[in-house]
Amino acid sequence: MSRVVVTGRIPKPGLDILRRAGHEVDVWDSEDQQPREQLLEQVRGADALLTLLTEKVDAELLDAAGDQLQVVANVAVGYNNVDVEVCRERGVVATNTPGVLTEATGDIAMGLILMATRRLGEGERIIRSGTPWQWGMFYLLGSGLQRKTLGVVGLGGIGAATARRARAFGMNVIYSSRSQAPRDLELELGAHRVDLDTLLAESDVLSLHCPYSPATHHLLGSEEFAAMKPSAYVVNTARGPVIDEAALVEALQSGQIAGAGLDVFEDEPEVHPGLLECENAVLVPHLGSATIETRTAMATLAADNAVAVLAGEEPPSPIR
Ligand SMILES: NC(=O)C1=CN([C@@H]2O[C@H](COP(=O)(O)OP(=O)(O)OC[C@H]3O[C@@H](n4cnc5c(N)ncnc54)[C@H](O)[C@@H]3O)[C@@H](O)[C@H]2O)C=CC1
Ligand SMILES: O=C(O)C(=O)COP(=O)(O)O
Repeated sequence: MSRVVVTGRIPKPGLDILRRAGHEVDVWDSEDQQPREQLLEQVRGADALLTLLTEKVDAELLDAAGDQLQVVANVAVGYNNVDVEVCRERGVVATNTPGVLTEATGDIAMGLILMATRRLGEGERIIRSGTPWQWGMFYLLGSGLQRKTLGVVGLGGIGAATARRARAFGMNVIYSSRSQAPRDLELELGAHRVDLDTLLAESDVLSLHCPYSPATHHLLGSEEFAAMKPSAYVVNTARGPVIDEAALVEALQSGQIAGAGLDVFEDEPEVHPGLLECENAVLVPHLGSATIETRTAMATLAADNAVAVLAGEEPPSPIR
């Protein structure tokens, strides 16, 4: 029997997998993040950790767990919270949950595109505030999507899922990415790869789907916003710090770009106060993977990863 520590509340089917495999499961059973000091206590003696993306998995946490630790199973596809190098040095296998949240996050990206371009958040706020309104020929006009260009940064799983949705709304797709997408995918989407400068200049909607890393820190800042069309929108369902949030506020306030839709924030859960003032920003609280089905699939995949490593087997989704 191994000791598995789960650092936050996860759907029960994930816990069932761990228990059925005969492991002792210790869950911090709360939606609130556990204080760090307490977490360092909780992980002591763990053979496996199931970690949420709000947990920093670093040398300190691995030290607190001890030498018997075999696996860190992150319950998220993004693993910028995990120091993968430190795990590797210590022979701890690190895993994530790719694939299972692709469609749910693509839905949220498309939702943000529609909300931002059609001013749905503004409309909602007007009705809820009791402000008088009536239908008008020029009232709350937005921007249509047909024949417009979606620029995808990072045409991986979620980028492709978003592009498929955008195609169904009549958009053309271009992308920039670290690597060339498979030819089949390019053909399916009618998409071709361009450099970031071209993507900035040509996109009517720019949607971020790259991982967060030193290479993508502040990928979009004042220079990039200045290079975009004033009629363009930016959508971020990747990670907050891919955008320089202060520069985004300036670009939204000065009319350098038309609007933004954000699911993630630079200093989450803090939101730049300037953004709250921007009527042309749609702000939602990191809901990309927030469906019952997806969160359950993330929990079960993370549990499968942990159970496999503890059994001496290859896990379904190691971080390579
Ligand atoms: N808002 C939310 O709730 C969610 C956010 N995410 C975020 O979305 C990201 C993408 O997820 P997936 O599509 O599943 O990953 P993926 O690995 O399938 O795709 C990532 C793509 O980004 C490209 N890329 C890597 N480095 C790049 C760089 N420096 N510049 C441009 N492109 C680069 C890769 O070539 C790949 O095509 C995750 O890393 C995570 O941070 C993921 C799930 C939910
Ligand atoms: O898997 C990821 O990268 C996520 O962002 C997970 O999304 P969540 O915070 O669980 O909605």
